[in-house]
Amino acid sequence: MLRVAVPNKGSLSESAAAMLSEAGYRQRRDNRELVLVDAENEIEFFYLRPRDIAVYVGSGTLDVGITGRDLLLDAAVDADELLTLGFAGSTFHFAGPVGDFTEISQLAGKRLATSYDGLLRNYLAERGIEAKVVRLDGAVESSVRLGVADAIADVVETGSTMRAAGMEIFGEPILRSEAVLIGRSGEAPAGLDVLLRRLQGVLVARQYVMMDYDIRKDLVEQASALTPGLESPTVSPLRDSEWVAVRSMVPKKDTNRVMDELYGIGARAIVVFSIHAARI
Ligand SMILES: Nc1ncnc2c1ncn2[C@@H]1O[C@H](COP(=O)(O)OP(=O)(O)OP(=O)(O)O)[C@@H](O)[C@H]1O
Ligand SMILES: O=P(O)(O)OC[C@H]1O[C@H](OP(=O)(O)OP(=O)(O)O)[C@H](O)[C@@H]1O
Ligand SMILES: [Mg+2]
Repeated sequence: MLRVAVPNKGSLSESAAAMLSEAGYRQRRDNRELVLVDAENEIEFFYLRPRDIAVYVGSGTLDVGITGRDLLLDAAVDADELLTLGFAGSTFHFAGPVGDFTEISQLAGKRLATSYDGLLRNYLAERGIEAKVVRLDGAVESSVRLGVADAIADVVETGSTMRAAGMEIFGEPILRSEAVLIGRSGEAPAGLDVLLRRLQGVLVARQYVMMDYDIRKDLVEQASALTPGLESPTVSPLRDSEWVAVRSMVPKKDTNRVMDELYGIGARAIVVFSIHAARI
């Protein structure tokens, strides 16, 4: 049975469980459940702290897990990203009190608070910056005001927590993170291929729509350039032999632009459907 680690709390947990449900797996109903066996799909889910998931997967105790890229790198374990999952996007940034810092060279000799000390130490070492790292569990934005640090390195999504604390980001982003499926490189436990295909199917269903339209035969090449699909659009004959029907997958974010452009070159009866599930 494939053994999968799933975040039990925090920003990753709800979206991770939703994605697994959408992929056809049973998920726990009660937040206190620690383990759930989905016998029909030969898979077992272990609900763990997101920070610990890299440790379990890195040690080989569990086969794969869902966590954040930042947490994986912070743990510095023997595990790799197998698939990016498209949620819990965030950026890891340096920040300081408004007006105090403009570039990272100014951090030399300073006290830096963070929850990601492994990640931060590596970043500083690679750039030859010597600073004191203060490891905190959370609410890192308050550390400067409370006097335990001069600057921080923390997760920023909308930036509102940072602003509320009177801090501003400076320097290049340290890391762009999102939720990832992790596993041990070179190992392919039984059932992993199915899990990967199912999760990829969810990503496709979320990121694409199905578009149908009718177009004059002589314009098919021009229209296909706008809707190339994943492999190639389906072109079907219509009763009126001058016209054809075209069906193609289109990135969801481009839907309205593509419809406008198709209409502009003469396509009609343009209809868009959502995709419920897919295997690519
Ligand atoms: N506001 C946020 N927006 C998006 N992703 C976030 C946010 N906060 C944390 N993350 C991401 O979630 C993961 C951290 O998981 P963790 O469980 O520590 O989240 P958390 O929401 O901070 O939980 P906790 O309530 O325990 O602090 C990291 O990958 C991080 O990049
Ligand atoms: O840019 P924003 O949209 O404001 O989000 C970023 C904040 O969200 C997370 O905090 P969380 O609520 O998890 O609290 P924590 O600091 O105690 O982990 C993160 O650590 C930042 O503080
Ligand atoms: Mg947090």
